Amino acid sequence: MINKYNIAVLPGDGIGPEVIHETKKVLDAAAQTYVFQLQYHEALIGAIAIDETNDPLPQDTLAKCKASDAVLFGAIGDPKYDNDPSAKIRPEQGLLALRKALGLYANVRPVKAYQKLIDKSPLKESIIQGTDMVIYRELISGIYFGDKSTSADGKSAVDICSYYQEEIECIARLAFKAARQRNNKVTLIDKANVLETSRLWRKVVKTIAMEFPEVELDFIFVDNAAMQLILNPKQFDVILTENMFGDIISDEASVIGGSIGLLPSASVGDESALFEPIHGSYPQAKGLGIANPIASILSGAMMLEHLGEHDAAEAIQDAVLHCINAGVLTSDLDKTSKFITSDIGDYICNHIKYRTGYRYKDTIPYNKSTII
Ligand SMILES: NC(=O)C1=CN([C@@H]2O[C@H](COP(=O)(O)OP(=O)(O)OC[C@H]3O[C@@H](n4cnc5c(N)ncnc54)[C@H](O)[C@@H]3O)[C@@H](O)[C@H]2O)C=CC1
Ligand SMILES: CC(C)CC(=O)C(=O)O
Ligand SMILES: [Mg+2]
Repeated sequence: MINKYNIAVLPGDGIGPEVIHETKKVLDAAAQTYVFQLQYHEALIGAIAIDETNDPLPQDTLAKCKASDAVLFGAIGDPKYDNDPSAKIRPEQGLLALRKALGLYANVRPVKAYQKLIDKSPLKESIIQGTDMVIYRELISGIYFGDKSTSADGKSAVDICSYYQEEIECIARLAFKAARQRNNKVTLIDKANVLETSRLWRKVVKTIAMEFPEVELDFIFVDNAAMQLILNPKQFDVILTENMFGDIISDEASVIGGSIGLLPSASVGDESALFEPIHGSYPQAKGLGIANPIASILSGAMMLEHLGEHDAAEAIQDAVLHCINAGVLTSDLDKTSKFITSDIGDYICNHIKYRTGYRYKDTIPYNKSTII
């Protein structure tokens, strides 16, 4: 019997639809080749949802996500909101509300340096070579979700950061389990010299660590961590951190790989999972064909891993590696590149099919010269 999966697809704003288009192409190539079915259910989120429904997370979207086996998410955000601090309804609220509603408490962000791209990073080869870490970022609590307000005279504003023990325990266990499959090291990034919430994180994480005696636990303040990430990224294996610190340090960590357009993520909860590139809607690039779709495509591979389609997930990762090694790159990684967003998707699709001998009728033109 053929496995069938219902996938809610939320392209969103800016480059979201473009990178999702390439990701669906690649997922379809993987599904054809490895013989399973993906049924897509598209829905609105973000600025486009506000335009059409006045709601950044319409009920229909949430219902489709809840009814799906997994959610594929592009990006949200639009300059008309970024440039208007007084807007009460904002695209980002859609993504935050969706993460909360689906209980996606852990955002898993793998970071590595590709050998072929070593010279694309502004960091020295000796510093980044061999970097391989994964960031476990708490995703549905902390300052992004605390009470917020602005005073009547508009001269002061408040954002509350709060954490409950249980929220820390859930993600800490996932991080320690991941470390056991990797190099047995968890680093908690916090600001425990200043923040009460960070002191709670330290206390709770130390307790959870006792369940994993084989895993080494160390602590680092976030300001020092920001420096260590680019001074000596190889020291990190699994990074565990709260919501806002994780958001910030993962964009910083993307410099190691050469572009934020390479970094995928999985946002997981006990009942649902959503797969999203770590980048935003990059509105300046919308429609220009310069967006790197690899972060989204690798998020698609993480989705297949989650669904249990391990061979297909591995085939996508392998095809991405070949694409990078062949120098088929968007302009974020090669200023002289003539390749556009869809060339990357085509190359990866072709590689998936070529490597397994085209057992199925091609839907994408096959150009052998692009295959190595
Ligand atoms: N998960 C999401 O949907 C997120 C949404 N946002 C929203 O996105 C909008 C733009 O935010 P920014 O701070 O400019 O962040 P951004 O991640 O959209 O772009 C920052 C820079 O990263 C590079 N970049 C991002 N994605 C790329 C890709 N696929 N290929 C090549 N280069 C890429 C570009 O140089 C770009 O100028 C805002 O409205 C923001 O709120 C920001 C972060 C996450
Ligand atoms: C709500 C988003 C804009 C937060 C973000 O930047 C992210 O999740 O990476
Ligand atoms: Mg971010």
